[in-house]
Amino acid sequence: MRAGPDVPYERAKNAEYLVALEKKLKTRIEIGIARNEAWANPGGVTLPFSPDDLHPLIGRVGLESPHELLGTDFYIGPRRLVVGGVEVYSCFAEVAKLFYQPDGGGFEGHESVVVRRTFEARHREVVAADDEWVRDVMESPFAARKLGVPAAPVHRPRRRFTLDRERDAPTQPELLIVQDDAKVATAEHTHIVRPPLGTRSPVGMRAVEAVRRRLSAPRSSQLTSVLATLQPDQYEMATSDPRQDLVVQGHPGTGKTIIATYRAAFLVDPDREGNSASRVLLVGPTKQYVNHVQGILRQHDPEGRIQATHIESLLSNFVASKSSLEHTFAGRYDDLDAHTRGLCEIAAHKVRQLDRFAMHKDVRSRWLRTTYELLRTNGQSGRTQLTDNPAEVAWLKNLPTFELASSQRRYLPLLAQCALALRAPTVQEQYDHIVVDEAQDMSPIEWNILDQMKSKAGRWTLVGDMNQRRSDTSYESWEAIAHHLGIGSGDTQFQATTITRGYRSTAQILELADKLLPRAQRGVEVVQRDGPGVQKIWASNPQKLFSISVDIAVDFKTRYSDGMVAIISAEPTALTQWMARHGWRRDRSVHRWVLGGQLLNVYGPASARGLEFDAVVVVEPSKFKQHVGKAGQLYTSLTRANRELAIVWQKNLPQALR
Ligand SMILES: Nc1ncnc2c1ncn2[C@@H]1O[C@H](COP(=O)(O)OP(=O)(O)OP(=O)(O)O)[C@@H](O)[C@H]1O
Repeated sequence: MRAGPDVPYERAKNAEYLVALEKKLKTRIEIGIARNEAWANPGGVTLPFSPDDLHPLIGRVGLESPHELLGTDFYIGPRRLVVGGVEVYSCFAEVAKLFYQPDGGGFEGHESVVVRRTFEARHREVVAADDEWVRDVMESPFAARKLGVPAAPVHRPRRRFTLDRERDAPTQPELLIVQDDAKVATAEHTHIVRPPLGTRSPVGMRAVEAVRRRLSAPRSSQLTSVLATLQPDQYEMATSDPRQDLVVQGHPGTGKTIIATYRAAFLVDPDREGNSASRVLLVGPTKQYVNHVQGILRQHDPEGRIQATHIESLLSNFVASKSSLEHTFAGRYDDLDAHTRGLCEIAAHKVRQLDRFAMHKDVRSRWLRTTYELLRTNGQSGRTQLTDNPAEVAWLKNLPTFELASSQRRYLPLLAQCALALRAPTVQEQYDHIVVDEAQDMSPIEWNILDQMKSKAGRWTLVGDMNQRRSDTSYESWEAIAHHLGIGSGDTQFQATTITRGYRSTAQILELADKLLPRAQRGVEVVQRDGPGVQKIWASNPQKLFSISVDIAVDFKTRYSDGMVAIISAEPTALTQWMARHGWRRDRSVHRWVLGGQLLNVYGPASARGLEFDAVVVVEPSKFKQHVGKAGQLYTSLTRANRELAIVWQKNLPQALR
């Protein structure tokens, strides 16, 4: 049911909930949570609390018969509250499984659920509701609420209910309250449209129509909440046992970032069962990614327990480098090799012996330089050399001077490793859980650094796609990463969870991108089957390559005027220089270009990682770098599009895309 007679009631209930939630959160935040701004601050952002970020109610569950604690119905929201005698449970509490998982996810009593109502919200206001009926009943369990009748007699509970009864007991379990707006007649509640039973969801999905509506809505620069339409498998992963590591492999647009961000939100949720984590680090690939996920984090972390950062910022922070680094991620495997940590430790030990003063900010950079120089000169060789392993000696010999190394992205992990060897994070500075998105791109030395930032009992959540690897210096398989980090080294065997449902891109886009993959790895279950075909346009000469690309992007922008359009090129600088010559101007960032009220985004393949747009133009695909014969960069770029994709080529169209 959409925008049905119950919507005014639900809207009022939501407004009431938001007022109470703001009050509750303000009190919590005033109590305050200690923030650690010391050495191990990863250069990330914790977000200030704003009432505008409060998440509205998510949904509602109706039961066949009244339950001792749950009554005949209850709401799901971002936080637990009792509003006007009505229970709102946290979306991360055990009981929320009755909403998110058809089989109740092991929560006893799911067989008494008759209806799940999913809210659609706009600007914190409930604008529509979809009811999914599990079973036909004579009267909607939601009807009684508005009529103000006393609850039906309480049955002996048939279900186990695991909340802390004293703390969580509803304040007025017996009386159902008449709301101000409850003027809607009884008849309206009994006329809820019920879709024919047995024709509801594709296998394993819930609220399918609401998902499709969300996916066809315009994209924005930040991910928006999908809590109301979160799918059973996504919910299960995000809320899986925090004492276990989680590794998720999925093709582009299969919801990995959604799982990563909601996992972080779940870990710090004060209403979930067990102790909530007090410090969670969420590491993504780029600055744009951090901005991309902030919309969701802001709604779930008013206390600022999640630090969101990207790997370059995290490493730069250890090195105390503010300058922008030359060259992109590159380098020999040795620069990023995990064994380097040992050499850094020996060099740092020697430096500490030379200078026994307690380390403070002023000497930090001097020590870093000395440690690096000691490394570069192999302990100044002679008797004091750090290693006599010929391969390592040769590698150390080729390292550039400290000045040169400090200006290149390639040596940033090595310098950060030196800094950590000088001063490791203290227990207070470490994290209870580290969530890494685009984990396929982390190099061994970066894993070492992250590992040092995790507390001893801390756990990992890693999400990524091995097919989107963009460098040979990262590990080739999840097994290799797990081996490095010691995941699954105890009693439990390591196993990555694979997800296969594609949300972001249409079938037309995914079918084309799929051709870049080895046969065995092809095949995604697609939610959006109704997209337009992919355009492939040949530019007859090099001068026309950029003009055609920009013209198509402008046409896309006219059609997706509320959304976002991007051009992705392996040579973004050449493209933006062309645009500048043709009147386009930069707008606030290197990626945003404007002309006559039109706004286009321009990205290289590396900076587009993790982002999404309504429509994308990919320019000259043959120029996207390959590694070990795989087209990871091109594959990632083609799959940034939500609805439409155009490929413009002049020199050569890769065989797989023909
Ligand atoms: N349950 C859902 N309901 C509605 N939209 C969803 C759902 N799950 C994912 N999406 C949407 O699908 C899109 C892709 O999700 P996400 O960015 O998490 O994918 P990803 O696997 O991280 O992609 P990539 O690897 O390409 O970066 C996003 O717009 C996200 O909001």
